[in-house]
Amino acid sequence: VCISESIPSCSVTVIADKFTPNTTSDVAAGMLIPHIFPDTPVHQQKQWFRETFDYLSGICNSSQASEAGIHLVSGWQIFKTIPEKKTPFWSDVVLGFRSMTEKEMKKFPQHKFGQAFTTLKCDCPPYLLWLEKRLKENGGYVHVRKIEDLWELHSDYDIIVNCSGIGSRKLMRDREIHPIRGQVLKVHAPWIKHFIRDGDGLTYIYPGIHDVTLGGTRQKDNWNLSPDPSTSKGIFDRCCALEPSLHTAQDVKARVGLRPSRSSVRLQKEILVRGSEKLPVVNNYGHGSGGFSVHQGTAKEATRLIKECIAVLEMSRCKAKL
Ligand SMILES: Cc1cc2nc3c(=O)[nH]c(=O)nc-3n(C[C@H](O)[C@H](O)[C@H](O)COP(=O)(O)OP(=O)(O)OC[C@H]3O[C@@H](n4cnc5c(N)ncnc54)[C@H](O)[C@@H]3O)c2cc1C
Ligand SMILES: O=C([O-])CC(=O)C(=O)O
Repeated sequence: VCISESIPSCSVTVIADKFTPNTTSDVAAGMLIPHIFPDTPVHQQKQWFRETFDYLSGICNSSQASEAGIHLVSGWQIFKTIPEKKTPFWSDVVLGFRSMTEKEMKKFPQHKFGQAFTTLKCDCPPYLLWLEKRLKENGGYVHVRKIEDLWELHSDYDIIVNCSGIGSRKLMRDREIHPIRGQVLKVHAPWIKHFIRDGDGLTYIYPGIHDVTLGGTRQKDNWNLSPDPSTSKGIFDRCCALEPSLHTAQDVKARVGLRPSRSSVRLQKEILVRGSEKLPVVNNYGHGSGGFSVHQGTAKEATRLIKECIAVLEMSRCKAKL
């Protein structure tokens, strides 16, 4: 969508073997709370987060908010031990960041410290469906197809943008990207209006427009996409310990997603070469636990790289004509 809006002369086709509701993004809660990419400078991560937050705030403040599945949500991140840094790098991007008061902490007797803030949440499938609609309105196309080798696309497209997430392990033979398995429960509990996240990242309660996401797990190098019933029980019990009213939640569904994890998002150009032929590729994958939190920032950077590829293509076509 970002490419089709920034470079209207570009014809954009999205090709994937799975679309909503069957992607990793559909499993996620879609909360805008950044996760650290250890090998990406913090100022870069902050810029991606700020761009994403500002972009989604604009949608949230428009009449499109409900269809796009974007909403504000306030709540608490709580810690059993006081974190080294009480104020994270993103504290001035979210709204109203502050330490929790003693009165607020009384709800969580096992925890010693907490942060209160308001952030945004993107609900999927609505957000993905809305993006797809916008792409089509901009003249874009959508095809269901599995790609075994990017070179398959060589004769039909000038530039490939690789956003294949965990699929890049096979497609790009990238040994650095690995799954961090996440199991969550989606439950009906419409009285839950505030989010609660344990700072250890293993227990969270995220209310969305239609359901509440309860998490979670972080299992490195585990490719199993089937929900495990004992893990579901553990998640439910941990969430009920933080928010006992969840005991009466209904319609509990377990889902699993594989976070496409790397030490940094791979956001760079690459030229594939076969004989005298070249195929420019812009990679934009490896968003790990934080794809929603930085997606617009990384999309803008990918779009800038595509503009560079277009400039090179135009120059070589000019030269060929001379
Ligand atoms: C349990 C859980 C909770 C999460 N919660 C949050 C959260 O609250 N906030 C947040 O910011 N992030 C969260 N995340 C992380 C977020 O979900 C990911 O960072 C994000 O979904 C990655 O998006 P993606 O588009 O790169 O990958 P995907 O959503 O996996 O999309 C990749 C696409 O590429 C296609 N594809 C791959 N290989 C091929 C191929 N060979 N041929 C054709 N198509 C291919 C797939 O079919 C798919 O359509 C969570 C993740 C999990 C698992
Ligand atoms: O950790 C969280 O708060 C939610 C999330 O991003 C994940 O499970 O990957």
